[in-house]
Amino acid sequence: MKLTIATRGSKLALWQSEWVKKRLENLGHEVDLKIVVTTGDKIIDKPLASIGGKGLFIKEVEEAMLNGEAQIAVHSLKDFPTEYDTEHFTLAAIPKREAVEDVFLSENFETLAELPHEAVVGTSSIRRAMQLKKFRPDLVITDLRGNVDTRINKLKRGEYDAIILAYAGVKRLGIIKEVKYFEILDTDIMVPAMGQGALGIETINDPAVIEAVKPLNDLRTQIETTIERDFVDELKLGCHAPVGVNAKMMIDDSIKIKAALEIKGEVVKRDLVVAFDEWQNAGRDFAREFKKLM
Ligand SMILES: NCc1[nH]cc(CCC(=O)O)c1CC(=O)O
Repeated sequence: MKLTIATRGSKLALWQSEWVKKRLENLGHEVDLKIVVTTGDKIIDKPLASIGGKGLFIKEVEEAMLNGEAQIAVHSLKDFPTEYDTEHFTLAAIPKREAVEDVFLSENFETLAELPHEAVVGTSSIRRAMQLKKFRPDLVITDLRGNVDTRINKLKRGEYDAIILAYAGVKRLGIIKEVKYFEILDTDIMVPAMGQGALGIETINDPAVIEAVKPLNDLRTQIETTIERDFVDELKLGCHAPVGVNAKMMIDDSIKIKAALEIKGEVVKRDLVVAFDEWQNAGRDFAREFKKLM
C-alpha cells in the first residue's frame, strides 16, 4: 500500500525513518517521507527539562498524521511518552533493539574512570547526571543540548572534556570514528533510559496500516521495552524524570531488570530477575518496590 512517514528533520530521525522506509519497501509498500519541525527542534537553547511538557518531539508529528498527511511516525522509543493518544494512534511495532548502553566520548581521555578531577562532562540528561555524580562526585557536569551531531561538534571544539550519549544514536549515524576515544558504559554503572536503543513505530488507528508495519516488530525487544515502559509509567514521575531502567531477556529466558532513580536525594539502584512467564507484571511490580521507598 501507499504510506507516508512523518519524521523530524534531524539526521538521526531521518536515518531512523529511512531505515523503516526501506523495510516497508522490501515488504512491497510504496513509502514517502514528510519532514515536520517540532517544538523540541525549535527550542535548542534551553535544557529540555526546563521546557517540560510531554512529547516535545511528538505533537507536530501526530498533527501531520491527524491531518492525513502521513499514516506512520518513527520515534526513538525513549522519547515516546508512555501515555499517548490511543484514541487515534497505536504503537504498532517495535523493531529489534540496537545497542542499549550509553557511551562516553572524549578527545583526550580514554575512559570515564581516567577523567581528571573536576573534568567537565556534558550531558543533557538528568538520568545520566544523577548516575555520573554517584560514580564520580568530583566531575563538573554541564548541560549539553542539540542533535547528536551538534553535541559531537561541541565536544570537538573543546567545550567539554567528555560527553555522554546513547550509543545507539552514535552508531546509527556512523560518527563514532570522528571522536578519538569512546567507552561503552556498562549498564551497571549507567542504567539506560526506558526504550533506549529501540525504535517505536506509531501509526494511525487504521487496521490496514497497523498490519503493514507489524512484520517489523521484534517480540523480544517488545517484551523488554514494555517492562521498561510499564516501570516508568507506574512511577508516575513524568518522562523527563531521572529514571534509568533496563530489562534484558537472558539465555535461559529469565528476564533481568535493573533500575536506578533518585529517592530523597540518594541514588537507589536495584536488580530483579523474573521468570519469563511473569513478564507482564514485572515492570509495575518492580516500580511498586521503589515507590515504597519514596
Ligand atoms: N534524547 C534524545 C535521543 N533520543 C534517542 C537518542 C539516541 C538513540 C536511542 O536511544 O534510541 C537520543 C540521543 C541521545 O540520547 O544521545
